[in-house]
Amino acid sequence: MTIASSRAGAATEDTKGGPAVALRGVSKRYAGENGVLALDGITLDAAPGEFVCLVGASGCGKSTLLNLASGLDEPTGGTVSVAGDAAFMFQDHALFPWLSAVDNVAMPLRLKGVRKQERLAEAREYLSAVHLEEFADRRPHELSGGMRQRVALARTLATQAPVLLMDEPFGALDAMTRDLLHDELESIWRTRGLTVLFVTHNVREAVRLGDRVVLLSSRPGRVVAEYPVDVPRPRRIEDPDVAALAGEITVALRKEVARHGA
Ligand SMILES: Nc1ncnc2c1ncn2[C@@H]1O[C@H](COP(=O)(O)OP(=O)(O)OP(=O)(O)O)[C@@H](O)[C@H]1O
Repeated sequence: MTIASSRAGAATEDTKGGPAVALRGVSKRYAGENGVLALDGITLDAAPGEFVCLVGASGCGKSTLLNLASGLDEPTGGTVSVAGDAAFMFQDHALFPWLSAVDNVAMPLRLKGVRKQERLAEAREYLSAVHLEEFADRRPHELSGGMRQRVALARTLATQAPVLLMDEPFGALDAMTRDLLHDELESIWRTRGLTVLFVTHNVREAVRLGDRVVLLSSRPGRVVAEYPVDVPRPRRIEDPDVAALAGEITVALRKEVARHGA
């Protein structure tokens, strides 16, 4: 996947003064004889600067929802609006293996036509935001899994998109590394005033990071419940308040899984 195609396309429009992301009655039925109804009437807003986490059983349409928000795919019903550009970050870092960390991060700037000296200087700044300035010249295979995800995060930031769409970005990392990346993402989100839609299977991670956790049902995906997270920041994943709310959401998630046999 190229960076260009990972950024918002047709779905992007200016929604000044309104939500950063607005899904109104959004449905998605995939084509084909037995076309799956992946999403059914999803209405969901993310305010500018809000961190919204999406949880749900496997196959409930979380990735479909992010694809629609990014403009990579189109809904079959309802409307999707995003104020400004949206940038995608996946569990698979999708870095170019033949490019150094700094060249990977500079790629979105290169695609925008930013001159070499300028884009490399900027890319180094994004790398330092994720504490990787000393690894700028390494190629992806010379970095740990956590470092590669940091490079991917820096590259996502380099798109300068105000909206980040994150599809289980830390799902493959060990708990310790994930903890560090939670701290870094939270600090970047806060200092840059980003709006984040963050998909995860990990309910604790959702409560650790989110201002709000949205629970989706499976097949078709619908919004079952929304949980504002009132636990003050900074939070730790092992905080009792995080665990308590995560427990409550997990009970509701289990009910959904049982209901749909997913
Ligand atoms: N391109 C496609 N063509 C047909 N069906 C699809 C396509 N993409 C997804 N689906 C179906 O749509 C439903 C939702 O898929 P999606 O990947 O959005 O769910 P998810 O919640 O992200 O899943 P997971 O948690 O397992 O990653 C699934 O039943 C899936 O099989």
